[in-house]
Amino acid sequence: MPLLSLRGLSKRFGQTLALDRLDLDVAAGEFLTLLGGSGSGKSTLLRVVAGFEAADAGAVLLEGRDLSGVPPHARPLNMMFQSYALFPHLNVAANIAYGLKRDGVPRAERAGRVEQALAMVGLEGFGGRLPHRLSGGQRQRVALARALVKRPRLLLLDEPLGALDANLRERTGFELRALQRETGAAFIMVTHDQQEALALADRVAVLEHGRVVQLGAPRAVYDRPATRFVAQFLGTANVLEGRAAGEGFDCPGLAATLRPEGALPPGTTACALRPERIALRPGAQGPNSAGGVVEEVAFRGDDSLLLVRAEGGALLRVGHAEEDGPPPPRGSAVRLGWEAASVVPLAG
Ligand SMILES: Nc1ncnc2c1ncn2[C@@H]1O[C@H](COP(=O)(O)OP(=O)(O)OP(=O)(O)O)[C@@H](O)[C@H]1O
Repeated sequence: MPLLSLRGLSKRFGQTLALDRLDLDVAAGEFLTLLGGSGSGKSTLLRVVAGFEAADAGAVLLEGRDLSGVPPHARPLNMMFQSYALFPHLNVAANIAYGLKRDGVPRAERAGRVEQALAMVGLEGFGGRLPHRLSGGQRQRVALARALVKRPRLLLLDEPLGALDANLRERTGFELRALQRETGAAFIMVTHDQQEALALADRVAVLEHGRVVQLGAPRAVYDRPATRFVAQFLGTANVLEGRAAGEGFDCPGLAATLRPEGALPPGTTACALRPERIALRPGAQGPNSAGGVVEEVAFRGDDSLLLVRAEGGALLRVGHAEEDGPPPPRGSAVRLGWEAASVVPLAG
């Protein structure tokens, strides 16, 4: 049985349908990231699971038990907010102990668990500090300790790394992952950062208009996006419009034929092709090759992004790795090629 099952969840705010008959299962001990554009329903999903919002329809089941009517503090889960929401007048230890105290955990046990939680997030000795005397990263850890001290089976994290700078963000992300493994709790984390979503998760759920449009292991979702939206949202793939023709896919914008590895689903109207899967191949002919002119070259550190105007008029993003030598200059005519396995038919 999954730890958490969401069944047909709907939530409306006036004219806005924030969740639209959403289904999702989360396994015990799993790290799931929720990714989606602004307003796709990510925060609402967490708030409904935590009990801060009631769904209009559908069910939230934790180990098969329906949580409707169970108040937030009585749910065996915890939520960590982006703002951290530490009590400014309470020191770190008191902030962490707050929930335990409310639950009637005896003082002596509280102290031990607070120490343990502080050690877990690497803040031994910080119990007596007030929140305003901590750095942003330290405050973030206190919030995490406070969320973990009740040993929830499920932790909901809404943009927990949002306030950190890039370096600290990466390090804290890895620490979060390690903590999740250590505690064995399932984590559901909302993030705007697609790299972070891919890097940390066992599975990624992509939300669009209040529904899960794709769910899977990070590599699977990245390599085989199901829809136009997922293809462009995760890693900005080229989405090529056209139509199925025999074994191939005619793409007027490229003036070329794409040929995927397997059979092309009938009625396919678009295929995705990742920039880093397209290579300069002088002399390439036939299906899975195209010609064009380089319009822009943008250096990105570990590679360059080329914008190539294909013969059919489409603008193609092409990744050019540093180890392949200097990129062709603006204005050069190029031939491009790619493997059949890199052509991904899209369902919508
Ligand atoms: N309390 C509310 N009252 C009215 N509308 C709301 C409320 N909460 C959310 N919404 C609307 O519901 C939709 C989903 O909001 P939600 O906050 O879940 O999206 P999100 O994916 O978390 O977005 P973001 O990434 O911008 O935080 C949005 O259109 C939002 O404006």
